[in-house]
Amino acid sequence: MSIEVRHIHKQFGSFTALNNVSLKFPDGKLTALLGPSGCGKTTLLRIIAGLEHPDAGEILLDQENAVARHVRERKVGFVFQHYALFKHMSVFENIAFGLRIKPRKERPSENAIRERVTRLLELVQLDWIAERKPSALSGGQRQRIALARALAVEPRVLLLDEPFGALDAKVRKELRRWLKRLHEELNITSIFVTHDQEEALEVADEIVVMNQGRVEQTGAPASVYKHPATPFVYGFLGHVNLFQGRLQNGVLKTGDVCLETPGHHQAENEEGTAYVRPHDIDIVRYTPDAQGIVVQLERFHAIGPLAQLELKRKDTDEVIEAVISAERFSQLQLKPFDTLVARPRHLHIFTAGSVS
Ligand SMILES: Nc1ncnc2c1ncn2[C@@H]1O[C@H](COP(=O)(O)OP(=O)(O)OP(=O)(O)O)[C@@H](O)[C@H]1O
Repeated sequence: MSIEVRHIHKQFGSFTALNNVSLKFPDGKLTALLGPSGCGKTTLLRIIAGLEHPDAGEILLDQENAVARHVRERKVGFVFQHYALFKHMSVFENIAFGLRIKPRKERPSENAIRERVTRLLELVQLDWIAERKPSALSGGQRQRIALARALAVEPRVLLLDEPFGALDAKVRKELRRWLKRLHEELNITSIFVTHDQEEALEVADEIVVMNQGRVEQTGAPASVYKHPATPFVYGFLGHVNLFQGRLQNGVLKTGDVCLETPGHHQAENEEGTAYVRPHDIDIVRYTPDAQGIVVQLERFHAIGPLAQLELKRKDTDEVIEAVISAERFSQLQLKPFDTLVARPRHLHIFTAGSVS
């Protein structure tokens, strides 16, 4: 089912939680709503589910206005961060619950219920714990059961609100891969709320980046990561170094250094900031004629395939973070307080007057 929201506005007292939000969620895709805490992700999800009413705007489910439709009629499956499983029921009965409470006319037969629950338990790869109580499950297993329970009633849409937020990092990683595979198998239109950019980039087909009740950018993960439309998106999607200065004739003058800024030749003595990811900074040993930013190596962390370097600019005292390969790190034979030269590649410039 396709989902579209148009001009959604939601106010809590004087606080604007959603400000004119318009979005299309493609049919059969997994879309991540990504943004910092309090940006309105959950409120938007609850409005789509029908658990919350917008002050203004439309929700279209398969092009049909759903604002007046009750939660039950919207056929939405919901999975929350805190597994809301019934403690006194077995795993099997938890999954069967939504089917058993259907009105008699719509309720499947006992055999059909058994069959469907068994199939869902296989789907979430937990058929061997059907008779356990939720208290005897790990957090990750509980979330998989919560998902099976949401799927039992054959929803047209699946909404997941930070489903792995309460789990430890390792289980989180396993479960997001599992969710991606499961989604590829089911192809049910799904919206997934997270504040974890890595999670969104890895799992989603589409990303919606939100900030302060507004949509900052939408697109495929790779394209949003590669071409952030605003400084906020750039900063939110990973570590970033900022080089502030003045732009003129294709060059950004920052501190004592001039950095080439291809694509900004028209800029006429304008304030600008270059955004550069840590892995887009080359490091060379200092020589008096070396081009680049002269820095001092303050600290490093070199375990595994990458080495993280904390560098202090000699001209402005600002700190730069660089990430280089372990191979390059050992080639350079770095020691604390070495003087080096940092060379940013792939500068992304934002000026006060432009956001790209
Ligand atoms: N029922 C409510 N009454 C008053 N304020 C609310 C209510 N629900 C949400 N808010 C406020 O609206 C803002 C958006 O909340 P929302 O839960 O949508 O954010 P979020 O992006 O999902 O954040 P998080 O990642 O922390 O869950 C927050 O500042 C929150 O305090």
